[in-house]
Amino acid sequence: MTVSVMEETLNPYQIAQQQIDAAAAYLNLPEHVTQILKQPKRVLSVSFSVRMDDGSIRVFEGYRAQHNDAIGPTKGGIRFHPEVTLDEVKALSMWMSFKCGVVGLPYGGGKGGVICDPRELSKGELERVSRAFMEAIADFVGPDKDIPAPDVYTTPQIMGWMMDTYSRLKGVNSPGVITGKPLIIGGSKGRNEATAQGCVYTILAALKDRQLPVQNATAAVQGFGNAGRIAARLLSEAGCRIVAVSDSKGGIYDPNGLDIERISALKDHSSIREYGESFVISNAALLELDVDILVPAALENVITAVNADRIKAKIVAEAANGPTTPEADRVLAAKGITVIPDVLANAGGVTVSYFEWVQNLMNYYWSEAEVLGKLETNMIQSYVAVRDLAQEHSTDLRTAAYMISIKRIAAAMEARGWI
Ligand SMILES: NC(=O)C1=CN([C@@H]2O[C@H](COP(=O)(O)OP(=O)(O)OC[C@H]3O[C@@H](n4cnc5c(N)ncnc54)[C@H](OP(=O)(O)O)[C@@H]3O)[C@@H](O)[C@H]2O)C=CC1
Ligand SMILES: O=C(O)CCC(=O)C(=O)O
Repeated sequence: MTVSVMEETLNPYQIAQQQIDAAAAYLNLPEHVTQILKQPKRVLSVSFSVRMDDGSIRVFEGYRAQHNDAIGPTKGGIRFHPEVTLDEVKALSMWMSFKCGVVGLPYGGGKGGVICDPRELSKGELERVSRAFMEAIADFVGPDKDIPAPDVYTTPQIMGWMMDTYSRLKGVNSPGVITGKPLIIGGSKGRNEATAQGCVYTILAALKDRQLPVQNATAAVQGFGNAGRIAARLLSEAGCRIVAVSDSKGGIYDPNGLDIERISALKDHSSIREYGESFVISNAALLELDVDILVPAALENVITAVNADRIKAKIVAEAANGPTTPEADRVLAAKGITVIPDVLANAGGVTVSYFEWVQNLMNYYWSEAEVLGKLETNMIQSYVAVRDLAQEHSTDLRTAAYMISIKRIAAAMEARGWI
């Protein structure tokens, strides 16, 4: 298939709008409904100052976008990354709405970001940035309003600092304001693994649908953080052969299979590339490996019109948000590649965040088995609903997932009298 590279946009906000149009075309919706969905309802842009360890003052910029709150409060992570942009945060908030919709959570979508590189901050500086950002957005978020969570380069510890800042400002302990917290202050068992675990549930279901055996199925995983590292471990435990993994500095590849436990230990103490010079591979080459399963688990726009034709995986499971552009989606579909879209594949994270929030509101906590049992049921039911709708309309899984969510959000907007 020939695709004009010149025409392809890599702006995530425009991409999210294109995806809405693609699904809306099947739904016969009034124009004003898509118009509402194609932009966030509210966006907050903040700047705040932080004293650095050397005594200087640095000014940071951050955003929080709330896409749609017809179904319930908005929900979604906070990203700390040097390349955060307002359009990226807006797109991520839109994807959160469709994610919550497809797995049936009583939330709309939200997302936040701070332009910073936490890898260059000391622990003290990171804490001051985290607390200052929460202070700047405190009136915009809340347990019944907008509930943040972790995303790229944010951690349970950061969620803990943010929850503490919010609670101090409001004068009441408010664990429900944020999820992904450390267990001791109201985190949920299973939240740390939830994104990867949910993704693996959908991969196992897709392998079954494609009549591919799990044992020895080959997998390449891009990104070795919360989503990628745990997905590699869980896939390996399920019997798959992980042949390649990577982080921001590059990857390693062994067609005979990698020792994920050893790589994890290397990552904690030095670098995954210490696995061996001869195994080193670039992030770009990892994506093009001839594997059964490819898991992009890092950032957006890694599968584009430029490389889509060279993707050889049978299943692409989007643990990351927005790794595949619409042009690339068309190429992958034409090649018969199953793309499990981000809004479904990585919805395990927000699903267990929802469980965490419910536990916080009840002040009653569940066992890990209970959390994972509910997660598996929800992920599989959602996967089946998306797959069946895609088959019914002869479309791809992303469009079907959006159709399910858009219908739910439109019904909520109608029930509230907004449309
Ligand atoms: N955490 C969650 O609950 C959820 C996360 N997601 C999505 O999953 C993706 C990853 O998030 P998460 O795992 O939480 O983030 P983490 O911060 O835990 O990990 C990010 C990983 O991506 C790597 N990375 C960064 N830049 C690049 C790059 N250019 N090429 C290759 N790898 C890179 C990082 O490398 P290094 O280690 O070298 O820094 C790190 O290993 C994001 O798209 C996020 O939105 C989706 C749903 C929920
Ligand atoms: O856990 C959450 O609330 C949201 C996680 C997230 O940011 C995402 O799913 O992209």
